[in-house]
Amino acid sequence: MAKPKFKTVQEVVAAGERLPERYLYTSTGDGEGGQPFNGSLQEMEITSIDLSLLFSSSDVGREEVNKLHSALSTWSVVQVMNHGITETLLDKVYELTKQFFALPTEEKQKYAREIGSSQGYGNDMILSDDQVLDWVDRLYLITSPENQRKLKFWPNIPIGFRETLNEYTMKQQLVVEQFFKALARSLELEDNCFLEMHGKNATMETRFNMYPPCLRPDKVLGLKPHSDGSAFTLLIPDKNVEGLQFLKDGKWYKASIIPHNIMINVGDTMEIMSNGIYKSPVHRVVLNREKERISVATFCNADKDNEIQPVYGLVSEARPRLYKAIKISEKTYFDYYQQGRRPIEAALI
Ligand SMILES: O=C(O)CCC(=O)C(=O)O
Ligand SMILES: [Fe+2]
Repeated sequence: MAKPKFKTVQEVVAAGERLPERYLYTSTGDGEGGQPFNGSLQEMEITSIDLSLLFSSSDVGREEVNKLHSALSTWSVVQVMNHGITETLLDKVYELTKQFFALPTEEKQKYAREIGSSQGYGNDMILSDDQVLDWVDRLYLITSPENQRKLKFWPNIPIGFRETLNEYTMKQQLVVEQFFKALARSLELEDNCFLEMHGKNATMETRFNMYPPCLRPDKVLGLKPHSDGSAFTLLIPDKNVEGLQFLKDGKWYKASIIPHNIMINVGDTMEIMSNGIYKSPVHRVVLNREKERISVATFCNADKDNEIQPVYGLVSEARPRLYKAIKISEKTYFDYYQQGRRPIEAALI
């Protein structure tokens, strides 16, 4: 299989060349609120949810479910604690990611993605000549179900990467199942209703992001504004370097980080299934002049053969159906993404 010819951002930096035009936005800010990418922003308080309380039938449990509902209907993102994944494991995933990206180029290129496939190591996918490129290198792997893993893209070095990713995936699966059920509860639906539509062959896809330092954080973005195509996304953000921002009512806010909580944001699939009650937030990543930033995002993506639509219990005369039934394909997602558009537009009635 042919590998795409590309220079990763790390290679651009190592070559010490002038910042290539292809990464530059020509106007500062992006029209949305007219705020420069790296200006000082108000911090959004992301509500912390105790996962271990969500299934308790006590008053405390019901309160936690209400808290989840209110946080997701306003900000579309929460930080989850008591999720059953140890701090040691989370730190290990982060450290191994850092170590992978610190390897020599030749070593990382062994896992380079092939043309037409998103799995593997590489830079931003280039779909058109006028696309402004994201300042991020990434390793993208399908981690679940096991029979969809492509192990040739799973790094052998740093030692322990594969085992740790496997362990992290197993632990995340438990969180994902509970979170789907909690979302259903928060909307007074039967526990399995989202899980069933999401499907038995739903995937978990983990993206390891590395944003190298950038001399023009005012003109270059780590990730352009986008919403995730997933039902929801589990994120380990960098504990030390900020960069993630969310758009709300035309204004950008920087995300507050609580170390060792897992951040979970709603994705397009859940926006459709919940008939627009839980919105998929637009977010972006800005850069730092001196420091690199690492993050690990796991997308919970629906079975590609399943039609996604608003679940029965959330459509009524008072709340008419907002979205058609659609299949969410990777190709449509990236086409829209690179044009700075949201694939969910295609589902609107
Ligand atoms: O790096 C981050 O904090 C966010 C990553 C993200 O939004 C993504 O990978 O879709
Ligand atoms: Fe994202």
